[in-house]
Amino acid sequence: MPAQYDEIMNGASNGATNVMLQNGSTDHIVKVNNPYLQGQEDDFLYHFGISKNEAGGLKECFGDVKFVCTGGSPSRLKMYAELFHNDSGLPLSENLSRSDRFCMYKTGPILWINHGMGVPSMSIMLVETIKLLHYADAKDVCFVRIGTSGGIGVAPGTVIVSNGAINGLLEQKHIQFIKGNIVKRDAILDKTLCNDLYETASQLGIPVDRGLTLCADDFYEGQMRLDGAFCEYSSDDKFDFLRKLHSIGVRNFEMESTGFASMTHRAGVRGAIICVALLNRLNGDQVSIDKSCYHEYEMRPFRIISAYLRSLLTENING
Ligand SMILES: O=P(O)(O)O[C@H]1O[C@H](CO)[C@@H](O)[C@H]1O
Ligand SMILES: O=c1cc[nH]c(=O)[nH]1
Repeated sequence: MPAQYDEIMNGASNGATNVMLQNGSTDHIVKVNNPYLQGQEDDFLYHFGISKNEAGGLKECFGDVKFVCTGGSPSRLKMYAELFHNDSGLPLSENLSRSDRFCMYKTGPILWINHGMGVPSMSIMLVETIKLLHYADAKDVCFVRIGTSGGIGVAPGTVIVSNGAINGLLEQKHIQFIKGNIVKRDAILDKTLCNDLYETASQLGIPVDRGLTLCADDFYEGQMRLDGAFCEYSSDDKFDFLRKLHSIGVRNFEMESTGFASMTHRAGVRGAIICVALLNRLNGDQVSIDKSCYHEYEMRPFRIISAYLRSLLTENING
């Protein structure tokens, strides 16, 4: 058994990692819907370098997982895992991913995994994490994307709790191309989890707002920036579009939300997205904030999820 898995399992026996984050839900498995998986002896989760028949057993290593916290950057997610380890006192694993595509850290029942930029990258991570947790027999798992975004009509530094995710056609759907066809899937987030995270942010005094999130396929033209390599629309077109988005309740742009909302929904797990706005797109396009301000902003979604998770841990320990 590789040392890191051994360590996780030994960690699990110290009591702390056995704390359950039940979060009020019933005994829900992480669902897959693929009859071909049943006939497969083994399954190699290529982008993590982890096998279904892993020595040490996925159930022993990951069966206790209750939360998956995710965001794009590997170094940011590593930092979050380390900070949560300090905040909570839960043991911190080594990087459990054996591939350089994604990192994966475990603090008791919480996984910290990066997803890269955009839905295509994130969907690979989600598919393999969903299969991992399904094979591990994990129950009642929540997924939370904690990230950054471009705000629309909100002050920089505001954390937006998404109350829906829309694609570039302004539909609450994730669009896939399968078998030469367009397939649209409902993009559905968990209302209770979103409300809980909103309340936690308010209690912490972190500037917070709720709104729809537009999932763009790119950072520049898809978000109507005027500073890309290509721009075949006018400044007026940009502001008309941003004002239209604001009027229908959209408060930020990012690049993963519809895929995240539809895939977590299909897996039968609860999903929420909280992203800090790095800028107000009504005031500009360049993300040119200084390093310390960027750090302060990227810490806000983490402070919310950390406080929320610690409140659940305390509830479960005390009652
Ligand atoms: O939330 P994070 O990972 O920062 O991701 C956001 O930032 C990236 C673009 O800079 C996109 O992937 C967008 O969704
Ligand atoms: O403007 C922004 C900032 C972060 N992420 C985005 O996708 N857009």
